[in-house]
This record gives sequence, C-alpha cells and structure tokens, in this order.
Amino acid sequence: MSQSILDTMPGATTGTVSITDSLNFWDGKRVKPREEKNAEPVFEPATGRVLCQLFPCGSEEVDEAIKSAHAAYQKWSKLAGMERARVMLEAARIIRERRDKIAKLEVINNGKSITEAQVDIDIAWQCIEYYAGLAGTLAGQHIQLPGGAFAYTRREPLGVCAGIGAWNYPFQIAAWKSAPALACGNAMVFKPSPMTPVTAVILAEIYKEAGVPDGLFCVVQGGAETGSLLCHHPMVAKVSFTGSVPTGKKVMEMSAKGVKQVTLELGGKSPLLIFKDSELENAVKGALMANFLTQGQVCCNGTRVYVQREIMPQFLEEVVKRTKAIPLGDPLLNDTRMGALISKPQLDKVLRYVDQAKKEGAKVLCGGDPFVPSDPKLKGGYFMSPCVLDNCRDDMTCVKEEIFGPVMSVLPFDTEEEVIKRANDTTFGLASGVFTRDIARAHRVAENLEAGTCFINNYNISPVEVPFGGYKNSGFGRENGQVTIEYYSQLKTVVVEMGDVDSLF
Ligand SMILES: NC(=O)c1ccc[n+]([C@@H]2O[C@H](COP(=O)([O-])OP(=O)(O)OC[C@H]3O[C@@H](n4cnc5c(N)ncnc54)[C@H](O)[C@@H]3O)[C@@H](O)[C@H]2O)c1
Ligand SMILES: C[N+](C)(C)CCCC=O
Repeated sequence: MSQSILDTMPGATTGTVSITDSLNFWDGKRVKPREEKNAEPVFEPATGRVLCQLFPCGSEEVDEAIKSAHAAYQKWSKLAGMERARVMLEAARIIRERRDKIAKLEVINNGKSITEAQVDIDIAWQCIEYYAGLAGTLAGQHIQLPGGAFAYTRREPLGVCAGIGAWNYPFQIAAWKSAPALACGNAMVFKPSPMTPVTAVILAEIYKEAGVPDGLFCVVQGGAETGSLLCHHPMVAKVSFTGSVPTGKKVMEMSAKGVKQVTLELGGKSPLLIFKDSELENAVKGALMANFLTQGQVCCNGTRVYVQREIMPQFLEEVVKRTKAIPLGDPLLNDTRMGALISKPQLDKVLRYVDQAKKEGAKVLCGGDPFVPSDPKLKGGYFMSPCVLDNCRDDMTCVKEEIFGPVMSVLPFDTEEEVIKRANDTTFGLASGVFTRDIARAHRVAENLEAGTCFINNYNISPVEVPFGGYKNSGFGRENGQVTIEYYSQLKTVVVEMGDVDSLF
C-alpha cells in the first residue's frame, strides 16, 4: 500500500528511498504488472540511484483499466454535481493534509526543490477544490420556441478520458487533468511519464479514499506504446496530453482516427520583454522566475529575454549576480532553490545546447557547466549550474529551440514594434511576458504577442482560476479556469413540441 510509502516520508532523506509497490491502479486498487518484462529503471535524479522498476502496461492491462473506468463512469456521471463536489472536496482535503509527504516523494522522483514541490502540491489540491466548486454549477439553457414549444440544453460528460502526462510536474499535471474531468462526470485513465511514475498513483489512492467509485481514476504505467494504446482505444472519448510538440502531433493523429477530442499542452520558447521603464529589481526577479523554476524544465518558461538596450548593462549585472547566488544541491533541503535535472540524457542535451550556443557566438556570463555537489551522496546526480547567455541573436539555436533546462538567452532590442515582431517570430505560442511601468504599452504588447498567456510585470504564476494553454504549435484546449469545463463536456440539445406536428408530408 502506498500509505506505507507516504508514511516513511517524514524520515526519508535523499538517497535512501526504494519503491517496490505496484504502480498501476484500477478497479480501486494497485494492480501488479501482468508480466514483469521490459522493465525500465526509474532514477532518483539527485543521486542517480535506481528508485524503482517500471513495467509498461500492455494492451490487456490498458483494456482492463479502461473497462474499470467505464464502469465507474456509469455511476459517477449519474450523480448530481453537488454530490461529486463533496467527494472531490474530501480528496482536496486529504491532499492538503498530506502535502509535505507527497511533496517529498515528488522531489525524490523528480529532482526539483522541496520548496517548489510543496507549491506544486498546493496548486494540485486547489485545482481539485476549484473544480469541485464548479461541479454544482454545471447547467444548460432553456430556450422558448413558438407555440409553447421549447428547447433546453444539457451539459453532459464525454465518458472515459485518457490523460497523458510529462515528467516536470507529475502530481500537478495529474490533478490539472483529472479535476475538471471528474467535475464534469467523466472517468479518467492517466498515464504518467515513465520517468516519474510514482505520485500519480498516490492521487488515485486519495480519490478512492475520498469516495469515488472504484475505477474512476486509474493509472497505467508505460511509455510511447502504452500511450498509443490509450489513444487508439475505442472506449476512450478524449485524450488530454501534456508533452513535447512532436509527440503531441502523434497523439492528435492517433486520436483523429477515432474522432476523439484532444487537448494538447505542448512545448514553448516564450519571450519576455523588459522595457527600460521597468522597475528593474522586479524585472530581474521576473526573469529568474521565467527561467529557473524546476531547473528550467518548464513548458511556459520565458527563455528569450529581450532587454531594451539602454538598461542592458544594469540588467545583466543584477541577473548574473542573482543567478550565481541560487543555492544548488540536495533538493530535499529547505534552503535549496535548484535541484537536479530529470535524467542524464536531459542533462547532456542541455549542456550540448550551451556548447552549441558558444560555437554560434553567445557569451556565457555564468553557469552552463555540470555541477558536482560536495555531499558524496549527490555525486551521481544530474546537476548543472544555471546559465545566462549574452550576445545572443535571433537566429541562434539556443534562441530558437526549446532547451528545457536552466539556460536564459538575453537579447537586446530598441523599439516596441521591433521586439514584438521578433518575439512572434516562432512556431511556438505558449506564454509571454512584459515588464514596463507604462500601462498602455503593457496592454498593447499583451494584445500583440501571439501566445496563450501574457504575464504583465510578473512571470510563471499560475492560479487555478486562470486558463492555461497555447497558441500555434504549443497546442490548443485549456487547463484550469472555468473554460476547461467546455473541454471535458459536451452539449446536448433537447427540443420539446407541446402541440401537433406540422408535417410537410
Ligand atoms: N504546455 C504544457 O502545459 C506543458 C507542461 C509540461 C511539459 N510540457 C512539454 O513537455 C515536454 C517535456 O516532457 P516529456 O519529455 O515528458 O514529453 P514527451 O512528449 O516525450 O512525453 C510526454 C508523454 O507522452 C508519452 N508518449 C511518448 N510517445 C508517445 C506516443 N507515441 N503516444 C502516446 N504517448 C506518448 C510519454 O510517455 C509521456 O507520458 C516539453 O516539450 C515541455 O514543454 C508542456
Ligand atoms: C506551474 N507553472 C510554473 C506555471 C508551470 C505549468 C506547467 C508547465 O510545465
């Protein structure tokens, strides 16, 4: 039972945890892999130790999970919104109560700092609480027609939804997808990233404890093959995917074959515009928030930082000073602000981007190197020092591609018109940001940037009441906010005749 894992968390330290529990969950319980073959090791990023083994689910297991979800859907969808809300509020309460333990487990599997993981878990229970609040408000419309006839609309669930997650926010992504899905009366089968399989199953147990019907939120483990089984399954009505653009395109293609609805939360290369009239200290803090959360592995990061030429020297001096001061190391220590990247291949990829940037003419102002903490147990961890790149140009690889690591590219600009054009010159469109004291300029820039979110005078805050999602290749559909109800429900129109049929035949 996972409770035993969570119960060991208060005393757990980096490098001491091993997980042997089954990580699949359907029919209201953890389910052992049918065959213990094709095992993949799951690593603790801060040490490089093997944390557990992952056994990918095959077609029979995926089918079992989906059938269990469908049976639960038939019960759950018949409840009143307020009845669903009560169960969801209880789930939110349990998460809040266990927040520190769940956060610790998340850190051990993901490598991010405990301070950040605690915020992630808070955002997760807030999301469930928020959609519990909306569950009782779902309603249709009454439309009066001639002759006493009328029509009404019903907001109905879709059925079994599949959720496919990335590894950077494992618990939070599972909550962002399941909360609106369940509020609308759907069931969900969730597949976490094979690199972070551990905490989604804790969420499944909490939903069960809160009182959802067995099977309502299931977890199947695996990678591309298991994900594609979900996308192809005829009993799946919708796929909500978080991950890279190339995988998102495949998910859309597979889902199209079954005419399934799709939400795609994909990658980005977001611009952050800092004008010379900005409050500089806030702009610098914003640039750090835009680049270094979760070791830079954040989809909406503002990694192209455009700074108006007149304030470039002061900006660089301050941003470099603060970047060098980021406490880097054991992610379970309260003072640490940056932990380890998710994997050795990811670390190597990010370091290659820094090398390539240097070759293309960028100047490394700080960081960009592998980092070996002095604590011996962290020697095998996937750490690197956060990096600020100067002398960047729009045509450089580091400015064009999503690096997904702690690398900030800084570029000068002169005019508003010029910087908007350059900021929009990308196939991505997830987020953007602007720092200025000029209120008219702030809103003009927000209007003209081609992105799903524009932060004014801040960056990377994500209240659950606010919709989140992309433009262009960064995807479509939204998570969070009221609008997401529309992505997890469908509208039925009922037309009622009160008199005789006026037939043409
Ligand atoms: N927009 C957002 O909300 C958001 C949030 C987090 C991460 N991301 C993006 O995710 C990427 C990093 O995450 P990642 O490396 O896990 O992405 P990824 O695309 O490699 O994998 C994402 C998920 O898709 C699964 N998958 C892989 N191939 C599949 C296939 N053929 N069919 C079905 N499922 C498949 C993976 O197992 C994983 O669960 C970055 O590009 C990042 O920007 C976006
Ligand atoms: C919570 N953040 C920081 C807005 C990240 C959302 C998910 C993106 O990777």
